[in-house]
Amino acid sequence: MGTVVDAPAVVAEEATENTLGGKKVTVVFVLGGPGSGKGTQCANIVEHFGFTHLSAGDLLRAEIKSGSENGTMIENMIKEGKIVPSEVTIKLLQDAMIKNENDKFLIDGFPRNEENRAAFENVTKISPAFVLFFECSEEEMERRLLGRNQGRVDDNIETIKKRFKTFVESSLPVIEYYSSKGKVKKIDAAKPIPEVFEDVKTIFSPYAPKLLFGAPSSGDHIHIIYAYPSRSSLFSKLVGMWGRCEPVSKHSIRHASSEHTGHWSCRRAPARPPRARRLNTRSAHAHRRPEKMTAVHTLRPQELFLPVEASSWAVRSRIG
Ligand SMILES: Nc1ncnc2c1ncn2[C@@H]1O[C@H](COP(=O)(O)OP(=O)(O)O)[C@@H](O)[C@H]1O
Ligand SMILES: O=c1ccn([C@@H]2O[C@H](COP(=O)(O)OP(=O)(O)O)[C@@H](O)[C@H]2O)c(=O)[nH]1
Repeated sequence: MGTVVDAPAVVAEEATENTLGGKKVTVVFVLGGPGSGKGTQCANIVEHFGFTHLSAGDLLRAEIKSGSENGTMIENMIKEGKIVPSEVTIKLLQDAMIKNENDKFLIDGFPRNEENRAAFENVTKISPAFVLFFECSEEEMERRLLGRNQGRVDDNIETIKKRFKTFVESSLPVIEYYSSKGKVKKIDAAKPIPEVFEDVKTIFSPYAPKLLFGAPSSGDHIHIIYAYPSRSSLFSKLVGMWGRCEPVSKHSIRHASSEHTGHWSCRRAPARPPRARRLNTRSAHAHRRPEKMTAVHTLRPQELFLPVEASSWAVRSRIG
């Protein structure tokens, strides 16, 4: 008698390339019923963790406005609370990710059914780092949607009921799928907005910017050393804190694993000229460029590795 040899387990192939247009990307799917607070919390995540927010619904509404040939079809689907064909939504999401120089994306309100999910993974070869799932009762979601006041064609009681049905029948199975893979992070979304964000923050803490050193130097200069998952998002953060800020030099940018480490010297740019005077991009840019670079703060080794969160650092250094 021959020995019984276990057949190798057939493991479902998972999309793991996670590259798009030559860059490695991190994708988080943000799911939950209509009105559960996905968009609201995504705005907070963008602000604190440097992700780019891509709302599938917003992309579809922009497509309607653009007068695209799919516009009427999309509008009718939205009015009926139905799910737009995958190829349309995936194309919009894929284009938006390629166009954007960030490498971390929150995909909000997608995938909405199993077909959306499988098609996205097949076409893009991207699988999400995890799925953030906002759990909320229909009663509370209905109250929120009826009070949203954004003039949306689908925020009326008749369409809301249809959207709830679609969510239960088609979208919950997607959450179950990712749950079986241990990828779902569930949030109690019925709590007030700041409390929900506290829970979200805990989940996103691995993506928090680690500003290793930040010191205001003479004048309106600042010198920073940072370890941040993405340079572009750190720069957006500085722009956010300073109003306008231009990098005037950059040194020793080192790419270490998934992080970029290095230091930049930035200074506040002068105010923009009034709109009418900005005749072309070139002259506007010339106007904004600081006249000359002054000496930047010199870092001593003991000044390094002072762990400060970018947000608290803004308060500490009284810049912003
Ligand atoms: N935790 C919350 N408590 C109360 N109202 C909320 C909460 N989160 C969001 N809202 C409000 O509910 C409405 C729907 O939120 P939104 O973020 O647009 O939901 P979604 O993107 O899931 O459809 C908005 O008017 C928003 O201000
Ligand atoms: O991937 C998507 C995302 C949205 N929609 C359509 O757009 C509507 C609004 O979606 P959105 O996420 O903007 O709003 P929410 O349902 O969270 O309020 C949905 O009901 C669908 O009709 C879709 O078909 N596919």
